[in-house]
Amino acid sequence: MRTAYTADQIRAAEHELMARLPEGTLMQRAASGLAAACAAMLGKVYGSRVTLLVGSGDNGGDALYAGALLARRGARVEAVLAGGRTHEAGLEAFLLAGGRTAGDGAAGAEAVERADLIVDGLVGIGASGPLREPYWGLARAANAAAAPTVAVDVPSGVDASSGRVEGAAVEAALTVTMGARKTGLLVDPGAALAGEVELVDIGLGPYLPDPDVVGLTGADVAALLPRPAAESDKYRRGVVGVVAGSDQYTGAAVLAVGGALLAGAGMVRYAGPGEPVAQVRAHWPEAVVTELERPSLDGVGRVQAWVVGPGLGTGDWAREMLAQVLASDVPVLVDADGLTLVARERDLLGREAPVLVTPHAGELSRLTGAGREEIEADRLRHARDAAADLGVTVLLKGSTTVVAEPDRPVRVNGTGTAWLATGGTGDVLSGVAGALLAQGLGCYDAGSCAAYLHGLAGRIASSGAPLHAAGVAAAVPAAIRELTSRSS
Ligand SMILES: NC(=O)C1=CN([C@@H]2O[C@H](COP(=O)(O)OP(=O)(O)OC[C@H]3O[C@@H](n4cnc5c(N)ncnc54)[C@H](OP(=O)(O)O)[C@@H]3O)[C@@H](O)[C@H]2O)[C@@H](O)CC1
Ligand SMILES: Nc1ncnc2c1ncn2[C@@H]1O[C@H](COP(=O)(O)OP(=O)(O)O)[C@@H](O)[C@H]1O
Ligand SMILES: [K+]
Repeated sequence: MRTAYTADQIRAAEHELMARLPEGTLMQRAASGLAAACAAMLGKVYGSRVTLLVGSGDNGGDALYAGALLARRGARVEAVLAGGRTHEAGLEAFLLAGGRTAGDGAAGAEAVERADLIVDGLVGIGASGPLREPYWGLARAANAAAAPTVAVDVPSGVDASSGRVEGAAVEAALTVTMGARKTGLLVDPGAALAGEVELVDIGLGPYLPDPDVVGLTGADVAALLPRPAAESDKYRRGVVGVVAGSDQYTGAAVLAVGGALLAGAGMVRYAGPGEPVAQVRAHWPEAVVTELERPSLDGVGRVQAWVVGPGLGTGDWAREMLAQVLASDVPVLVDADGLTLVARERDLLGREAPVLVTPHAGELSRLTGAGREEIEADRLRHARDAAADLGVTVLLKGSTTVVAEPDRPVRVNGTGTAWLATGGTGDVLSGVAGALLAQGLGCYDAGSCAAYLHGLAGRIASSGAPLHAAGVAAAVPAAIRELTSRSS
């Protein structure tokens, strides 16, 4: 399990640890980890040009001490002092080791341009608000330079506690983060700007509280995934019911059923009108299909979980099907058109059995009234608030998928690829998560494991080229195989 923390949590832990150690110990640990990471990235340290962007706080102090270590190994290190003040002891050590300073104007920009490696020590967990000048300009100069940037603790301009970016931010090839991962390194847009993340152990572990967010690893998902046992049969493995698709949108039904079948459901029951029924039968002979003359679940058979909503439409038929599904006593996943209906009629969610909703930012906006862009900029907060308000588990889709449930750390997933941003992949996700619910996982585990598997399947289906939604469903078994073979 990857854990991450807010700036306040880190600061509190640092205080406790610092009180037990001689002054400066933590920064020395941080700087030596940072210098080692820079050296590894440079390959040959001697004679290389390193430019430090140094802000007024301890983030700049880390950069200066690391710069001193690199200078002692023969690097030509220049520091652009961007703050109104500079970490005094760090600067002294840096100058003593042979480092030089460059002004923050044109000379600083030139130092950035000629560097082999740039170290971003402008701001870390002490930042507030958008970067101010001259930091803003230096961040942009670093992004325009040919050399890669190593960010100290977090890329400057990324909010350490949320991943939010207001204005300019450093685009790092590597972020060397001190003591523990910061939440903003796991959540987009921050995650996308952090590059690789390397954690330097400064001894903070025993002082850290429960994490703010967590990310499942492949081994975690492999351990959570249900597997058939010798005594299994199709009913005991879990039956998923899918209520999706309409005469107008038949593909959603095919994709959701496919996701459910290929994620290991014992059986999939599909119920819908004539057109999607014909399509589901043609694509998935293994599904048990009921053609409906009227919106009713009578005679469809028992299931252990329902998936409702993709391509369902928002008219009377759809509303009646949704109401009947939600009136059942098993877990229900509500997606797409189902969410539009719930946004109109919140009372539909009032039920005892668990509910997992899987909106993208636009659908969450309909549910909560918050703006779509505002949600995308701060997805953690909006997913958390929605989970608390609605009393359900919220899986918010997008470049980072986040799963929020009241009173638990948010789970974040970054296994996906931007190639997944194509029509129908969300329908596949709903089927995958439905299969995991039917196999007995709770909404929190089902949602986060489904997001992981779906992202990995997307990568397998894509391998750097366009994918289509049916290909993502087809790659789900390969994703499961990859996980389980890695962990056995
Ligand atoms: N403590 C320790 O032992 C350890 C600490 N560690 C390291 O310390 C880092 C935290 O250091 P920190 O607390 O000094 O804050 P930090 O992020 O450097 O800068 C804050 C200053 O920046 C400024 N500023 C703020 N916002 C701004 C903006 N938008 N645009 C422009 N300027 C802005 C503002 O200064 P002002 O402008 O008011 O002069 C503010 O005071 C942490 O991330 C880690 O790297 C590790 O080495 C582990 C051991
Ligand atoms: N930029 C991106 N990077 C990674 N995954 C993405 C990105 N954009 C979308 N996705 C994923 O693709 C899927 C899209 O789902 P959704 O928006 O419901 O599409 P549809 O309704 O067409 O099925 C989600 O799983 C989402 O997390
Ligand atoms: K930084």
